Amino acid sequence: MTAQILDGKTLAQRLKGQLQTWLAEVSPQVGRPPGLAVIWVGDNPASAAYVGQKQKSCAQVGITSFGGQFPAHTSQGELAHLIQQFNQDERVDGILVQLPLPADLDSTKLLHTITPDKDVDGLHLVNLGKLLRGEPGLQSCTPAGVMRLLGHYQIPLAGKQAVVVGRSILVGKPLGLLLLASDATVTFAHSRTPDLAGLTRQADILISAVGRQGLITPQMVKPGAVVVDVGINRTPAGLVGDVDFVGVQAVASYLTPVPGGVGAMTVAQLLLNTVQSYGQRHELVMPQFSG
Ligand SMILES: NC(=O)C1=CN([C@@H]2O[C@H](COP(=O)(O)OP(=O)(O)OC[C@H]3O[C@@H](n4cnc5c(N)ncnc54)[C@H](OP(=O)(O)O)[C@@H]3O)[C@@H](O)[C@H]2O)C=CC1
Ligand SMILES: Nc1nc(=O)c2c([nH]1)NC[C@@H]1CN(c3ccc(C(=O)N[C@@H](CCC(=O)O)C(=O)O)cc3)C=[N+]21
Repeated sequence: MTAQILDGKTLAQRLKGQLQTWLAEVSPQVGRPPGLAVIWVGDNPASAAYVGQKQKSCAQVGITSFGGQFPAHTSQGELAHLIQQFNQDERVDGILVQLPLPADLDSTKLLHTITPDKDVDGLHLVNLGKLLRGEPGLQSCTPAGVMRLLGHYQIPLAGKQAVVVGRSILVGKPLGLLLLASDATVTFAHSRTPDLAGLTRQADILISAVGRQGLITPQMVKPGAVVVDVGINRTPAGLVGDVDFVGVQAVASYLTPVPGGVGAMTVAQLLLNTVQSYGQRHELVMPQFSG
């Protein structure tokens, strides 16, 4: 068996095309384009690729970028003040704080300074609570992007065994909740899980969101499973995921590549979340952006 590639790059490009077309029509009527503020503190390399992709994509679809890079020594108070300014700024529909922040900053406290209706990363308690309840709200871009990709390929989830490796508040936990909401039976695995391979071999849907190259080997994958690689690892040869791509491709039924899989969907979902927030602010009737 050779797994079919879940092509996040193409789907993301199509979504962006739909956003661009819609915004070209709507922005002149509203009198302004949507705005997205990204706050990047320090120079964490994990953030560099994302910030670059995001700015390029915003320009492409007609979303104005705000914010920028701030020195690592920026204080908690200065950042809170900046967020409050963006909260009040009529031109800004989305605010994203790049994680991780330098260790001396309290990231949870800062995230809660963002007004929930501009929280396009879905990390404010209000949006996390809505996710837990199954109510509509802004959802974390990577988990929402993964669900959109699986939905596009009509991958059945109800009644399936899903194993999510990784339990971060940004990716693993919300993705597990979304899979659960789609009626999968969800197990979370993490650094303290004994016999990871024994667990992952039971998964019909296997998600790896860890950040460790080569973590998921072919022996850990059930034949015919759907494998989603969220990991981003920088190597001399370029970006790679957590999954042994070539090996697992011979075992799985569907597989996401890195790059060109989940990362591309994350960026597209961020733009969608920003446009959703813009649409709600102006009470616009939103089309279904299906890609
Ligand atoms: N493609 C995309 O769009 C995105 C990609 N990423 C990438 O995804 C990866 C995960 O990101 P994020 O969730 O923020 O990372 P975190 O570092 O916050 O979380 C990593 C998780 O992996 C678990 N873990 C670590 N080592 C092992 C192991 N040996 N076996 C099983 N579980 C393990 C940790 O367990 P424990 O909780 O016990 O410590 C933790 O839950 C990173 O590579 C990141 O760069 C992130 C966001 C978006
Ligand atoms: N508050 C916050 N929210 C995040 O969602 C967040 C974050 N902080 N911190 C860093 C991680 C990492 N992340 C990526 C998203 C897209 C790509 C991406 O576009 N990847 C492309 C390739 C990029 C390239 O080639 O350089 C791809 O996989 O195809 C990468 C990484 C979001 N993160």
